[in-house]
Amino acid sequence: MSLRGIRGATTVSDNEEGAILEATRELLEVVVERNRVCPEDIASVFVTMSPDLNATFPARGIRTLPGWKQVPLMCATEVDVPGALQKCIRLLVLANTDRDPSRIRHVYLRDARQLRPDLTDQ
Ligand SMILES: C=C(O[C@@H]1C=C(C(=O)O)C=C[C@H]1O)C(=O)O
Repeated sequence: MSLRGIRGATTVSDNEEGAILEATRELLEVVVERNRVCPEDIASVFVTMSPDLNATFPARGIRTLPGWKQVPLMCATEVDVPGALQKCIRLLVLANTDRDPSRIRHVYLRDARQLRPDLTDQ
């Protein structure tokens, strides 16, 4: 087992609590499913939101998922680069896995697919 980073990103249409929580949960669920990891394998999850999102802490969306209460979470505001993708939620999941780095599946959903076209639908 090695500790590997798995990236994810997605977008929401509004700075609204329910939308942020739902999109964060969906993104994490896809990361977990595509990489076949479970909460016990996860060392920590770091979440950022673009500066135009502040209606809630996205970590709350993760903590309410079954099995995720003990996983250390941290949220922060993404770097406010002019012209960067708006209303974007990003994840960095640190997971213990036997997967080779070349088989780690990073997940870019919705409008965030444009961030890394090289990693989309891999
Ligand atoms: C391009 C992205 O956004 C930003 C740039 C990153 C990068 O250059 O690797 C990583 C995270 C973000 O700070 C992304 O989320 O992939």
